[in-house]
Amino acid sequence: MHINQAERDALYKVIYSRRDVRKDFLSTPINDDVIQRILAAAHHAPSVGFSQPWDFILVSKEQTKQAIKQGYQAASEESAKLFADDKRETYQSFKLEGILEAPLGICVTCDRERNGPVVIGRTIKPEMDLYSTVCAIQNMWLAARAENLGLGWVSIIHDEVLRSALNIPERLEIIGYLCIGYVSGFEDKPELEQFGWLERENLSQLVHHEQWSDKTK
Ligand SMILES: Cc1cc2c(cc1C)N(C[C@H](O)[C@H](O)[C@H](O)COP(=O)(O)O)c1[nH]c(=O)[nH]c(=O)c1N2
Repeated sequence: MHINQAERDALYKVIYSRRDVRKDFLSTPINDDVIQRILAAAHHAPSVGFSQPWDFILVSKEQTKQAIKQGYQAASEESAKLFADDKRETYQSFKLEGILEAPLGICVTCDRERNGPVVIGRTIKPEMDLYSTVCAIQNMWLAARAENLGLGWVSIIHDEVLRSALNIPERLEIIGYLCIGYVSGFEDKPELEQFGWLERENLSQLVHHEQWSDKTK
């Protein structure tokens, strides 16, 4: 199947306008068919040996979200202590989750034993199943953007909090908790870039030809 120019433009538009979204969520419900489309996009991600190690836990109950939010708050306070004094206040001013505001949460897990124990492509690097699950999340992130849904990844939560709130068995690895919903708008740039936390690296510094070379010199 040939991809024409308009389709190519649309793909790049989605890639460049995708944002990590934690604010400006609207309470507008997400129709089931839209949720199914973004989940199907995730499910069509590449996976090592076609192992498809992912599961998706959909969270919409207020009580469950509250438990997760409490876990976030505790973890965020713990994280704040790790920053140097001058950066701590800035860190604390950031809004790093949209757990309660987003109508839908999705926890993505990885079953490290699915289609195992010997999976093509995972024999030498066992972590490939984790990377496969991240590919699924990226597909969902892009599909969500194409549906004009904001998606934010919240990783400032201890696994035990999600395990207990969502009844996740010990054998599953927790890969990410995502907040999803329609939003009033998308920022042009990452917020951390806008706020001067970090700049986008210069791509040419990261591209090496034939061999890795230390470009920081
Ligand atoms: C694995 C992983 C985990 C997290 C993130 C991303 C990824 C890939 N990001 C979002 C991150 O800050 C964001 O992607 C970058 O700042 C770039 O911004 P855009 O995604 O381009 O808007 C993120 N953001 C946040 O506010 N709280 C969080 O806990 C996390 N965790």
